Amino acid sequence: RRILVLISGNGSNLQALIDASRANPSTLEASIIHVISNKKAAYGLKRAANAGIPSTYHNLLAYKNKNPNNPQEAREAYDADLAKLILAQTPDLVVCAGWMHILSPTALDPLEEAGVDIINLHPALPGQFDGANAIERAYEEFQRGEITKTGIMIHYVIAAVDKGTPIIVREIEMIKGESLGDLENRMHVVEHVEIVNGTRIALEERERSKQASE
Ligand SMILES: N[C@@H]1O[C@H](COP(=O)(O)O)[C@@H](O)[C@H]1O
Repeated sequence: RRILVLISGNGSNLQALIDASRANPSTLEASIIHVISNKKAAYGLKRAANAGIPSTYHNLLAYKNKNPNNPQEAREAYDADLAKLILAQTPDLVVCAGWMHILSPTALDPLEEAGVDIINLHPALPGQFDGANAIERAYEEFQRGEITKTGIMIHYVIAAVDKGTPIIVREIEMIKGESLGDLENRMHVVEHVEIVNGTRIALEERERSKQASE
């Protein structure tokens, strides 16, 4: 079972996957074969190096600089090459763990054609706070008394941002007087558990559907 992880930042969820796959007994029977980051300074790249996992920094700016008059075309070329980078590693599953770049059909279609599933971790409940800064937005709505809970989800990735079929949904009650930082830390603890469970379930679902189609 070969997993490729996409990251953009600290990489604490990547670390949870690495630790689970190397625990004895392992709680994730798979190996992280490669890490791709769209941010050069992502600490997650250091985590990959510390774990002896090869990684790639895939830089969007280089594409934009090559084609300054057409950013959309530059992004398409970036996504097309991202799909090639991923497929060159022949993963069974791609996991977006704090990956902050919207994947267009140009990136997703080749993966689907190759039968490679892709899942994402999002720090909100389905349909609640799609897109960026979901934790902050939930926190602000709680302060205004508009919501009482938020959550996290692991879902399959489709072109519509954070709209793919959920694999795991965990609700998190919000606490009066709690700081944003404390809420984030509470949510990260849940994320680190569920990113492993969601990855395992996606691998099992993939194997079941493969067996069913044979
Ligand atoms: N999309 C969000 O970005 C954060 C990434 O954290 P890390 O895995 O880089 O520590 C996580 O909270 C994830 O839900």
